[in-house]
Amino acid sequence: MELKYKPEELTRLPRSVIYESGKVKLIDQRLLPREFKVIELTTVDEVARAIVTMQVRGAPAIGAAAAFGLALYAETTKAKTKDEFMDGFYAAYDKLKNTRPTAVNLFWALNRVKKLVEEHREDSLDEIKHLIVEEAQKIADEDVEANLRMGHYGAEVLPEGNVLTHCNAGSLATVHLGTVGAVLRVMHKEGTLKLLWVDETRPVLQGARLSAWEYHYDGIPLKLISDNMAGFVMQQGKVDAIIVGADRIVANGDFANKIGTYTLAVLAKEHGIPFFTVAPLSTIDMSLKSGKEIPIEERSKEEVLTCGGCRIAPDVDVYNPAFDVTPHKYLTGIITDRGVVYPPFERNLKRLFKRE
Ligand SMILES: CSC[C@@H](O)[C@@H](O)C(=O)COP(=O)(O)O
Repeated sequence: MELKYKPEELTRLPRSVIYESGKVKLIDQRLLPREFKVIELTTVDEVARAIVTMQVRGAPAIGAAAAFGLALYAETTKAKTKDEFMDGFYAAYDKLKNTRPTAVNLFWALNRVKKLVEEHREDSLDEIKHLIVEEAQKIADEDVEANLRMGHYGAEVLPEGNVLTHCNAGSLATVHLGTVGAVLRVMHKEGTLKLLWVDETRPVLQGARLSAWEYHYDGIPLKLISDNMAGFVMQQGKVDAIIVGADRIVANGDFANKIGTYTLAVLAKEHGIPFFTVAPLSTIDMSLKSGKEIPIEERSKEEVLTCGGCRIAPDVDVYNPAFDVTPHKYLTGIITDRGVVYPPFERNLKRLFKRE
């Protein structure tokens, strides 16, 4: 695949998560669109809290932030012996792992660093620390490369016209560019994206607050709609394709993504609209057979009882699943950094992982 564009030709945004000499720096996604602020985290606790409170969110961004959390531990720990260091390392690993359960990139990134550390147990403490920082940086850099590839693959298969997206799988949700964000940006560059429909994505409004902000910032023509308008817009023939991100894709192609994705997928089928998910291999969990096995995070009732900081409902009971699972039968294809996977997903995903 020829990569026509470089990241800096596709977005004006900086990286969302970076690591610099003992500090994890990230764009605080809770403040957008009111304020663009880069915060600096200096402890593992702060990184874990930032993931839980969604100052950093989006599957690949969470993975990179967690890996950088381990780098932060490695560079700031006062442990003198290797045993002490390893105890602290496992404590940091556990703390970061117990933040959010659904996006598999978190576990993928943490386990990648942990495996490397365990393979190098006999090395000197300084060497192990260096390896951790280097690996975390590699995870972040590879995410940007994967997004760039997905952007080019996706733009080749999406029809020209109007595209609808849900939640934020843009640059903010990754290290840079986005998964869906990269596809949209390449399409925009090529002139094949006429209009982007952005679902506001209640309850946390990642569509309204983050997608609308970042795509508008990059000059992509868009219209914001509330979630309950999507079906009508499809019925009116104003949507040519739907692309969403993923938090975990399993072996049969079922996938978890932001709550509301399943509704869109069913509506897309009814209206004959192609429906794609876009995700790097780090989002694919081949250890789970079907979507029924994906742990779904439930978040606080406050997210539903309030909107933009204002209370909008009486203090009643609430059910707040942060994600839903879309069965693979609704998917047209999965755009990955190794190419586009079509049905039968079970066979073709297996083949994707066998390919070197
Ligand atoms: C490239 S991000 C893909 C997904 O992580 C995204 O669509 C999503 O569901 C994010 O959920 P969030 O709860 O905002 O972390």
